[in-house]
Amino acid sequence: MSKWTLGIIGGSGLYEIDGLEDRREEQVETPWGAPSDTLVRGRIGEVELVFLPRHGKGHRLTPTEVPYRANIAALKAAGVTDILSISACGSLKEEYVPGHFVAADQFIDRTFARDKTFFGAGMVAHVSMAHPICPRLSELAAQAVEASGAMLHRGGTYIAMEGPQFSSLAESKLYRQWGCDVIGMTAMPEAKLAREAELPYAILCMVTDYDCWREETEAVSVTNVLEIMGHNSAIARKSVVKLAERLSGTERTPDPSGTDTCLDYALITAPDARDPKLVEKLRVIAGRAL
Ligand SMILES: CSC[C@H]1O[C@H](OP(=O)(O)O)[C@H](O)[C@@H]1O
Ligand SMILES: Nc1ncnc2[nH]cnc12
Repeated sequence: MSKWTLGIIGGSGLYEIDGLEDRREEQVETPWGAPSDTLVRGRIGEVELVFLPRHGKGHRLTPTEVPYRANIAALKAAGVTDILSISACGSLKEEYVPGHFVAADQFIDRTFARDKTFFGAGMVAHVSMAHPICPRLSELAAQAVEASGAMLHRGGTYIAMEGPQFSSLAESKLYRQWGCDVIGMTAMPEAKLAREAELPYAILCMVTDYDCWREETEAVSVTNVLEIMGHNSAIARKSVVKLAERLSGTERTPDPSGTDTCLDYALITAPDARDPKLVEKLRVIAGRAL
């Protein structure tokens, strides 16, 4: 029977998870360097969990400095089958109130100072990002949040900005005109790299503020983000436990949207034009398809 191994990437305010049996820490290294921190592993029922705080313990790394490739490669090497990201986000919509959760299903990537692919010269891949979120995992996560007592919105577009500064008023208004729903600094290139590593990815956005577009509200600051996060992170931790309990004892069938095997349609470099060194490096994340 195929088991679930959930990778949980915790964002701002979420530096640990609850309820782990057989808890252990693993310091790992990948061909793309060290991940943000040691991996924390354990079990809830029959589900294995691997937790990684995105900014490191104590929130040491800026959104630009997060080693996204090492993080995804470390989770893949740890045997993770699916990744749930939990992120603090600003709201770009009146009805997405601070304290609510959004299971976003689309992204606009406005980041520009990050390594966005595992591939490169000597092994080129083009994965589809038309549907960046795994509907199965997203729905399971959404139900877990609802069961934890929080308001959850299904679907929404997350715009990823470079940061670390928050947006200007003109930018915030522009993103609203573009139809974006929430704003954050980290889901890209994380979701792209998860796709390249054939890992189904879903995100729970914890709405912490109204960014700066809403005249009635004070513009976002770390102080108001952390204030809301105090409450939200308890809900997020409860949701992870509920998700794992729900999956425990169930078989993990292949991801219905095909992410488990997406590299079958993505590798373009002819076998005799491949760089053997890069191919070797890629084994960790793409070994199945190489
Ligand atoms: C502390 S506010 C800005 C910070 O919070 C979000 O982090 P994460 O996505 O890791 O939860 C946002 O993306 C920024 O990095
Ligand atoms: N308003 C905002 N902009 C970008 N990232 C955020 N994370 C939390 N709130 C945010």
